[in-house]
Amino acid sequence: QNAEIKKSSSSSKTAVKWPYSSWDSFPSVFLSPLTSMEDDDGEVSWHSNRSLEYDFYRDSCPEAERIIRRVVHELYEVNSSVAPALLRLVFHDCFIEGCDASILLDAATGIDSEKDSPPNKNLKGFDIIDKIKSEIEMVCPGVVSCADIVALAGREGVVQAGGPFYPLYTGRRDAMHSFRDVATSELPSPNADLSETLASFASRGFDLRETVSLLGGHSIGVIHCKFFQNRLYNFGRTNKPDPSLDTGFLNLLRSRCNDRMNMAYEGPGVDFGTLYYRSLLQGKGILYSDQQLMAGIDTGIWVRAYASDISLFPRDFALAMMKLSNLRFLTGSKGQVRLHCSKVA
Ligand code: HEM
Ligand SMILES: [Ca+2]
Repeated sequence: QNAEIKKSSSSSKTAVKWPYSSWDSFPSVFLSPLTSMEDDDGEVSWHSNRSLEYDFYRDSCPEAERIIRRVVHELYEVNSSVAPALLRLVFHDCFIEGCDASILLDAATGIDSEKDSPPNKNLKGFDIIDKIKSEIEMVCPGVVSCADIVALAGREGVVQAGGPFYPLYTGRRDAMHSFRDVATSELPSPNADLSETLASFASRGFDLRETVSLLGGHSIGVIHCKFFQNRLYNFGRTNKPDPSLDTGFLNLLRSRCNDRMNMAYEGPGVDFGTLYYRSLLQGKGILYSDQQLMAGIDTGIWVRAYASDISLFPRDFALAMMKLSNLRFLTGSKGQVRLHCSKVA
């Protein structure tokens, strides 16, 4: 049994409203104990069979979660781009060998850094994690893992940007390795078609609905032109633009990119999510892989649902983010707690 949240069973029985603003208001129905994966081969057991806990640092570092919330809040007030940066970090960490801060390690002897993998080239937010870590180290040295900081800071970023709060257990430990080649081959591509994207998420245990909701992460942040340049003039060697692009939007993207400006997603706000799905309905998805959600009947149904029902997306997104943040993790005596997030201790 993987560490996942039973979504359909719990959500159908309770009429819940989202967003919750904190742990206190979160219904206990979602807090069934997490059971982490058993070692099935008894060999490469980088995950342990111990699970995460509610408020793991309650005795060892009771200030930890408050510090994370404060730092993210303070930085967000100065520059709202911290929110998308932190959210994307969670995705890129947890998707590759679990939520183990493998994404944070710098290249070193014996470390093939994931930062050097092409899909991670534009990743941001490492400085934010370092800042949080150093503030926490001043209060309780050597206690709080970088993996927990990534997951919790990502959550705070979502909340700051107007997205839903979701509760997270803690106690993840940090990997001693980084997985550059795995990241290169297994992070999804912006040029992937729908079946490839669905297969990629299915390989991590996400069903179609969860995949559509996770892509709502693209409600915030910036996207560089190079990731959709091929859609503008010569799509699939046709010498024509991507036919799934709305014409007016195509012209907008062309002019922005000619002026060497990048495309911003909708930006933060009360409508976290809704506008992203509405733009897909209008053929205004920026990435090919985003727009592909409209290429399937089933995925299109969820896009429509999220575009029209403003309370459905926050709920589904919160549950999918909980699942992403618990995808796999190291606990117990596996891994370590790093002193600096970019180096093995
Ligand atoms: C098919 C899956 C996905 C693909 C192909 C993909 C690809 C990309 C690409 C190419 C960018 C632009 C990076 C840049 O220009 O610097 C981006 C940005 C971003 N992605 Fe994704 N992504 C995927 C799924 C997700 C998921 C599941 C999340 C989170 C739940 C996410 C969160 C973000 C965020 C927040 C940004 C903006 C980052 C920033 O502005 O700092 N992405 N993604
Ligand atoms: Ca990882």
